[in-house]
Amino acid sequence: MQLPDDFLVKMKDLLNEEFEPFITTYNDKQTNGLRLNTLKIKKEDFLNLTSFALKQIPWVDVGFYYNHEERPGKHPYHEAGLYYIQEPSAMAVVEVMTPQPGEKILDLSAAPGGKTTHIAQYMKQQGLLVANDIHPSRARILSQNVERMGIRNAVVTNETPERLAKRFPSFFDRILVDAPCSGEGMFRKNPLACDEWSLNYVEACARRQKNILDQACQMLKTEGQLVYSTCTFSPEENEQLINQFVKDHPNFEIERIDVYDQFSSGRSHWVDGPVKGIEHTIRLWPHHIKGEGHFIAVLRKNGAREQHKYKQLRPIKNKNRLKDYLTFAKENLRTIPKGTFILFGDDLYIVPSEMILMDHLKVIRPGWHLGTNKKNRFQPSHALALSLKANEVKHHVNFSSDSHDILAYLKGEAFRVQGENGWNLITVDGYSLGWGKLSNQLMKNHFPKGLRWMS
Ligand SMILES: C[S@@+](CC[C@H](N)C(=O)[O-])C[C@H]1O[C@@H](n2cnc3c(N)ncnc32)[C@H](O)[C@@H]1O
Repeated sequence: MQLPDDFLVKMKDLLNEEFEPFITTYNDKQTNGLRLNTLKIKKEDFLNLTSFALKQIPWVDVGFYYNHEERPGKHPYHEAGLYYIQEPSAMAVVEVMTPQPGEKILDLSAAPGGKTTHIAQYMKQQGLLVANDIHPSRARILSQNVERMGIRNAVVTNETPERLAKRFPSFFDRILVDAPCSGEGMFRKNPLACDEWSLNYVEACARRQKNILDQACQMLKTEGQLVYSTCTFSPEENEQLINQFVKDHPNFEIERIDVYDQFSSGRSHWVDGPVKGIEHTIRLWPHHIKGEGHFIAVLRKNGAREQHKYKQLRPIKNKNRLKDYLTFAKENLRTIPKGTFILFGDDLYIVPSEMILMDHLKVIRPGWHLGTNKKNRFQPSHALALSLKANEVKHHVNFSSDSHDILAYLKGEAFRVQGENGWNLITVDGYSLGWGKLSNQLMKNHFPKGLRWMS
């Protein structure tokens, strides 16, 4: 592959004798990974179920290398959200972060959602996860991935870091800035990134990253954790940026990270006047591990606790507005989901109880979407289907992943089947895929039109 000349000169100068092993990795194929979604399936259950030839990724218990030819992205299990396709090094970030159930966490530059969906697994549906992306179309894809993975406690926004910082001062326990970067670590995976790259682009990315971090740190509670990551090698976007950040914000310190012994230390000799702990940042190098290039820094905010008043959500008070939902839930679900209900137009959501007022923010998904109020009836959402297990509904129809029926369902076809009239959860090998509505043995297909398989 043709790498930019300036990039080669710079990397040779930085890496010296390490340059040869580094550059040789560009002759290898990119690495492919998938991460199991533990919100839906246990590792041992998936390994019993799947026919994919998987190999363990050493730094992620539920992460696996797969063979590209097997195309797991085109399998019904992918539609069922049993896994997320994610580059193996990218999986290290949330392993380092170790989010906890019940926390308030912000993923500030989150699309398409690799790390958001990984954070959600650690949170086990408890607490608040705000997943944001500045680009509208990318924020929509992020929202779809949150839905596919069956996440109940996420709010998806499409905002600038500045506007979020005004709304959420000192609010979050953890913030992830998986920064937009020059992407040098992904040249093997995405050769188009080479065309965009230049020395000036690296400088521009570093300026943007500084701005994002300056906003992010305002939203973090005292004692909170700020994780910064990139998929690029340039010191300007990594050690130098973090070094300057700590100099500018002396209430932040860099924490030591121990996840996997083949990860390398950040390079203190690539910065002027290294701050304490800069060597605790970590680098993932393609000549040391089976994965692409990545950088991770974990920072802790110190100092006195700040007090802020946040405007509270205004949940539905009038139970009459939940009437159709409750009728649906009693008829179709074994336990009725409860929580803080809000209506966005005719769409009913349960919002994580830790969330504050969302007015005047661009919100794509204000919580767990239950469904839509139609005239005197409630239509359950795809998000509800994908977050339910077969034993949580009264009626379900199961097909095996290699059956013709499952393909017909994913293509949007209606089908004949024996069963109970009304809403049925359609499952693949026991895992939810979407809704169907049965009437006189004909199952009307409610798999969303925009997600249907073409052929
Ligand atoms: C490296 S990608 C994030 C990948 C994502 N965290 C994941 O794991 O799937 C960086 C993201 O930053 C977003 N971005 C670009 N400019 C931004 C800005 N000024 N503030 C916040 N996010 C920005 C991009 O839209 C992009 O989706």
